[in-house]
Amino acid sequence: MTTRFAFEKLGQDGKARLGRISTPRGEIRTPAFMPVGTAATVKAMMPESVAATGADILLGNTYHLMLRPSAERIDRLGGLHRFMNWERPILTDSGGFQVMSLASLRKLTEEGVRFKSHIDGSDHMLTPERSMEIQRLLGSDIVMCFDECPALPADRGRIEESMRLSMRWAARSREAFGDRPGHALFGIQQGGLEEDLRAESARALRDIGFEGYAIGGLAVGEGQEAMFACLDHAPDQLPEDRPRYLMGVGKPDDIVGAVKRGVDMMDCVLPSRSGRTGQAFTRHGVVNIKNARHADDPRPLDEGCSCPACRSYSRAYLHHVFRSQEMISGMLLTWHNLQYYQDLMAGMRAAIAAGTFADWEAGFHAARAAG
Ligand SMILES: CNc1nc2cc3c(cc2[nH]1)N=C(N)NC3
Repeated sequence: MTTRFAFEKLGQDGKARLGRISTPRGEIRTPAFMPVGTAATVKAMMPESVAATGADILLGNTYHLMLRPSAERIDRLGGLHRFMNWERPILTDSGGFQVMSLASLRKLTEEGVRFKSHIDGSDHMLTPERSMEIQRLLGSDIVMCFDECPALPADRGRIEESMRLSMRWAARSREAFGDRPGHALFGIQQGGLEEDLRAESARALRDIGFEGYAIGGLAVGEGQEAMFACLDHAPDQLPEDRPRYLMGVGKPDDIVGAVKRGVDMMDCVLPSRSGRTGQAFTRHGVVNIKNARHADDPRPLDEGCSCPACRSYSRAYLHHVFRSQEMISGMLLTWHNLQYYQDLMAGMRAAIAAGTFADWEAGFHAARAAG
C-alpha cells in the first residue's frame, strides 16, 4: 500500500503507452477509462457493479456537488468516497467546463467566474482557490486545475486570451492546492486546435509542474478528424513521464485513436448516457435495442461479453424492458456499455504489453466493418 502518488510507464508500442498509477486508494491501470459519477453516482449503477466492470477510478464533478448537496456537507459526512460508497480513486473535474456548459448568467473576471446555479438560480463564485478548497473537502485523489473553457466557435484571439488566463489560473491552483502527499493536481492544456498555442500552454504548465497533464478544449464539437490532428502533436508536448488525460472522450473509435496517439486516461458520459437511452456498444458496432427488429431475437446483445445483460438476457427482453420503460432497462444496458468500455481498455493494455497494438487496432476496425 503506497502513501504516494506515482506513475510508472510499463511499456510502449508505437506512441501507445502501458502504465500504472499508484495512489493510497489503489492502483489505476493505464490506458484507463473513467466512468462519470457526476452527482456522486454513476447513474443506474451500484458502486460494486462499477467495480465489477473493471473500473479502477471514477470521475466526480465540482460544479454539480458544490451546488447540491455542497462540498461542506459531503466533508461533514466523511468525504465523497464514504458518501458514495466508492473506496477506490476518484478524479474530480474543477468546474471550469461545467460552468461554461451548464450555468447561466456567467460573469468572467481575472478573479474567477460568478454564475447562477442551473438548479435553483442561486448565486455562486468559482475561483482557482475555491475550486481547490471544494476538491479538498470532497477528498478526491486527483484534482483538476480550475480553467476557463471558451464557448465555441471562438476565434484565435479569444482562444489565445482564454488559454493565457487558464495558465494564470493554473499557477493559482497549484499555489492553493498546497502540500498534499498521496494526492495529485493535474494541469489542463488549452489552446484550441492551434499547435503553437498548445505548445505555449504545455510550456507554461511544465514550468509550474504537475503530477499529471490533461488535454482540455477537445471533444467540444470539433469532430474526430480535427481532434486526431490535434492529438498528433498535443500529447508529445506534455511531459512523457506523467499521465496524459484527454477530457471528455469519447466514442470507442475516438478512444482507440487517442490511445494510439499517446493518451493514458479518458472519461466520457457516452457509455452511461447511451445505456439509459437504449444505445448499446458492441464489438460489431452500435445496437439500438428499441428497434423493432430485436423484438423476437433470442440472442444476447454481444456473444463475447461477460456482463449480466449478455450472460442472462436476450435482445428481445432488453427490447421489451426499454419499450415498456422499466428501470431494469437502463441498469442492464449501462452495465453492458461500461463493461464494453473496460474490455476495450483491457484489450488495448494487453496489446501494448504484447507489442501487437497495430494488429489489435486492425481487428477492432474489422469487427465493426463486418457489422
Ligand atoms: C465532453 N467534452 C469535454 N471536453 C472537455 C474539456 C474540459 C473539461 C471537460 C470536458 N468535457 N474539463 C475541464 N476542466 N477543462 C477542459
